[in-house]
Amino acid sequence: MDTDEDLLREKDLVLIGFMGVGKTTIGRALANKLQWDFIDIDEEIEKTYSMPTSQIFQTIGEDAFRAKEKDMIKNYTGIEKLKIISVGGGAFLQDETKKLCLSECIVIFLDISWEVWQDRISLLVDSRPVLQGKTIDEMEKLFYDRQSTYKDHHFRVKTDDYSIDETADFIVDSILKK
Ligand SMILES: Nc1ncnc2c1ncn2[C@@H]1O[C@H](COP(=O)(O)OP(=O)(O)OP(=O)(O)O)[C@@H](O)[C@H]1O
Ligand SMILES: O=C(O)C1=C[C@@H](O)[C@@H](O)[C@H](O)C1
Ligand SMILES: [Mg+2]
Repeated sequence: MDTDEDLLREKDLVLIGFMGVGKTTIGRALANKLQWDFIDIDEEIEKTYSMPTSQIFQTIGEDAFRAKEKDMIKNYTGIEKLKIISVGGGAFLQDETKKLCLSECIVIFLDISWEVWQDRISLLVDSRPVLQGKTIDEMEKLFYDRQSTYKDHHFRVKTDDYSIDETADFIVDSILKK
């Protein structure tokens, strides 16, 4: 098990990337390996409103969700204990959030190809409001349009050929210890 002393990088880690790339699942695995705290911003917002994201979008709307997302990220990056923060797939659409994370944290872009992502659609569509009602072509357009949102980061990790555990191990060994 890695102790904090073994790790050369001592800032919160922020995971970014398209919805379904694995920010939540890989983030949780990473936090377990490091024995760091794990915060999933979508889950924190869901707890605040006591409803799933799709319902939040329906009842208070996307703008209010985005405002809460921005505040939540600002609050969590201010806390001292080292942690992994998984942000929502749209969090970096907000410039203020992007700048804050890039200056205060280590930002890791989890990068998945469209080809591999397509196989996960059935896992995602019910719980991701921005996918609901979209055709496959519209999802593909959103996927490629969103790539520019993730272009500012400290490290990019390609996930296509790796399991959740392998990706988490790679981040510990190749990024945190370098
Ligand atoms: N190799 C893999 N790496 C990561 N996730 C994988 C992998 N293979 C399958 N999955 C599955 O893909 C899904 C990834 O979803 P997850 O909720 O972690 O994505 P996310 O990036 O947090 O999405 P969102 O931005 O919507 O919160 C999970 O159901 C996970 O089990
Ligand atoms: O990419 C997006 O816009 C989103 C991704 C999810 O993580 C959630 O934050 C929400 O479903 C919106
Ligand atoms: Mg997530």
